[in-house]
Amino acid sequence: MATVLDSITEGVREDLAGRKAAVSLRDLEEQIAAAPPALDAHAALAGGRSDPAGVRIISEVKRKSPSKGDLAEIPDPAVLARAYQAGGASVISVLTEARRFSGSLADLQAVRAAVEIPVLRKDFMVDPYQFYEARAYGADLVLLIVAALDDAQLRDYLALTQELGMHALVEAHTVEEIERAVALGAQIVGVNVRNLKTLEVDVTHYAAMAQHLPEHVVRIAESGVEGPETVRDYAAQGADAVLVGEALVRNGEPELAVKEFRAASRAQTPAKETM
Ligand SMILES: O=C(O)c1ccccc1NCC(=O)[C@H](O)[C@H](O)COP(=O)(O)O
Repeated sequence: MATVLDSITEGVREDLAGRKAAVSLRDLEEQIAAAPPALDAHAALAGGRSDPAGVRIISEVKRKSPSKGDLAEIPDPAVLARAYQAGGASVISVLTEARRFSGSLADLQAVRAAVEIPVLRKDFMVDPYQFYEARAYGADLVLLIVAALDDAQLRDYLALTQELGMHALVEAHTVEEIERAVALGAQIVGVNVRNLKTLEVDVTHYAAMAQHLPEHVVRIAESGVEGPETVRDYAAQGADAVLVGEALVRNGEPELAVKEFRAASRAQTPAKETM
């Protein structure tokens, strides 16, 4: 039976066909050649687990989602991104998928122009063309979802990401997916506590998976944050960074919310020193 993830990626492929017909790969390559180089997202995220200032926050621009429907209007993603940056976010995540999340490459471009920190293109990457798009529209980091890719694709897409000067956040949900990601050389590994096949969210899942993340990878806890306590709990389990969507876009004071999330994780510093 087709999963939610299968149906999302099917829509992504259909939409991609239209964009490929409208803009050639050569045009994207020209845009990339004229663009400033990507920022170092790995450096922005690494070391969060032992930083006395707290874990790194990846703050997301997310209008709607398959699990929750409409979340926030976000008429100008640049305004939201600037608030996130002012609050101390380390990376801005921009959902660019249109059908289920109401995102776009225009959102990515607007956010890139508005902030000085790295920007993640958060989408369902299933075709090399999307990597060129990501860089052409200003992404420094792209998402690779292990559950949506076979090993050959993961290997090729990791190489292409690097070739284009970007980093990859490689997202896993199970032990087997973590092992595949690490074996293929992922440097930044996210554990999404949302199962993208069923949409079930279980914040305790991060703790269960964290022990399978090797020391050398940058560890990201993704999804399910309801407030500072969740960030504190992820930090206590050794996350370098926490990716937050809904709790930030629904918060009327996103700058303050990012500050509070970081502050909450600082309470975990003594616990982390023993890890
Ligand atoms: O958010 C969803 O419902 C969703 C459904 C299917 C695939 C992906 C989905 N979300 C992408 C994400 O992983 C989240 O936007 C991100 O981790 C932030 O999650 P949250 O803080 O829970 O909004």
